[in-house]
Amino acid sequence: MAHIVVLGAGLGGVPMALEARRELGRDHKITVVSDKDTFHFTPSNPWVAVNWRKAEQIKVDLAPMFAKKGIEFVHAAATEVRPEANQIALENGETLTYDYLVIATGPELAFDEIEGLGPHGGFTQSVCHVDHADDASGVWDNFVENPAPIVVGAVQGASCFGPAYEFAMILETDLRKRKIRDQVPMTFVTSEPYIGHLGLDGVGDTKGLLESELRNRHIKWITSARVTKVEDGVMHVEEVNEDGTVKKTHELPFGYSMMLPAFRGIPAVRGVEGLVNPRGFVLIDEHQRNPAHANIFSVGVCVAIPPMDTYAVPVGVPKTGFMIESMVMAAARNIRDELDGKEARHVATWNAVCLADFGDGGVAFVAMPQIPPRNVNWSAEGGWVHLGKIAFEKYFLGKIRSGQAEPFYERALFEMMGVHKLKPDT
Ligand SMILES: Cc1cc2nc3c(=O)[nH]c(=O)nc-3n(C[C@H](O)[C@H](O)[C@H](O)COP(=O)(O)OP(=O)(O)OC[C@H]3O[C@@H](n4cnc5c(N)ncnc54)[C@H](O)[C@@H]3O)c2cc1C
Repeated sequence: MAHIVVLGAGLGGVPMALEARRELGRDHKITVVSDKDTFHFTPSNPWVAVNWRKAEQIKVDLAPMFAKKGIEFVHAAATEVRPEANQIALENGETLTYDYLVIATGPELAFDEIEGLGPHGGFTQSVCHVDHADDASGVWDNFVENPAPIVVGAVQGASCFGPAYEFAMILETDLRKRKIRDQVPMTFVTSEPYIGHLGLDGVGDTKGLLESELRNRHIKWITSARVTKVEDGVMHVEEVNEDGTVKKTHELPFGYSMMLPAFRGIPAVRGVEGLVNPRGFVLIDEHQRNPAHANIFSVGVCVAIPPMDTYAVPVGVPKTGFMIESMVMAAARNIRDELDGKEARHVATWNAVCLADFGDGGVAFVAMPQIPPRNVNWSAEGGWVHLGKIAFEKYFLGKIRSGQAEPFYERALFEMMGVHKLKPDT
């Protein structure tokens, strides 16, 4: 009996454990290790930050759900991954030994790379974690009593731009509903070379759609922006030319700010020889497997993907939910094949399929493959996107609560769309 350990219980780790259980049956032991005892649906964090959701509504208790599926759950942070010994050291002093390890820890948020950035000791809010969003909701309650300028966006090296746009539009919608929008100048600050780039060199006409959305909502923007420091109520920004010289400096006053940070790998894997790149992202081959340690797989935001291009201000590539689902499917099937004595052959299709909610509308896009030129390069907007995102939230949380791996109709749809490029079993 092999022991498969999944490290992390987010959008990658939980489906990974459930999918592995389905692929492997009850013949093998599966353990999930997470520093949190709940799953939370990250895409809903912006709604929590404006009190459209309570944090508890988007959380799922992991231990009882995993118990029903015969999956062991260890609630402890990993402090060190030791590939040579096939072991993980835990914060509680224990050590876990694995035959296969799937790293699904998401990112560490690199707020400390910019002075004054972030919610702990800094001056900006965060929606990256449900606990941050929960804290931000109290700050928002105070802010709407004392309206002032808002600065929202994503800093240099960030890779997750969709949520920055979503949050800007959601704040704007909330202010309009409260009839205080006229008292709040808003600026969108982003490291992207142009609005709608999204780390993907745009998808369909995201440039046009998002520029028009920002213009319609009277949100000014600064692109190719490098945040140099944040002080209490002032953001210092350099607008950078293509050749790297500074075009203009800005001192932006704010009463409320949320800036997406750059990501890096978590400390438990950073610096482990052969396992990670210099920023601590896990190196993988086309089968989601680490080239140096063949029994380690990785899925989700913690995997290393090179940036699309070199820009004067660094811009990363996003790793979105559909892409993560496809990584999970490939990893689960490859582990099963290896346990059956076959070669790993399943490959994730790195497509971006996204619903970006704007509170009362939104933009949807499909990029297949993620890196251009593409076979499908489509974007559209409308009120249906907001409703679609609410429906998806309910569907996904229901799936996790009942411990369901990907149901047959979702799998059939994804295979039809080419989201899972799964080779037939031989
Ligand atoms: C605000 C926001 C909104 C987003 N919205 C969308 C969207 O609408 N659509 C979309 O497709 N994508 C979206 N994304 C992108 C992506 O889908 C999410 O970031 C997703 O949560 C990534 O899943 P993950 O499993 O890789 O990481 P996470 O969800 O971050 O999960 C990582 C897990 O590892 C655990 N962990 C971390 N360190 C340790 C440790 N040392 N020991 C044990 N456990 C550990 C964490 O507690 C967590 O359980 C969004 C991202 C953000 C930040």
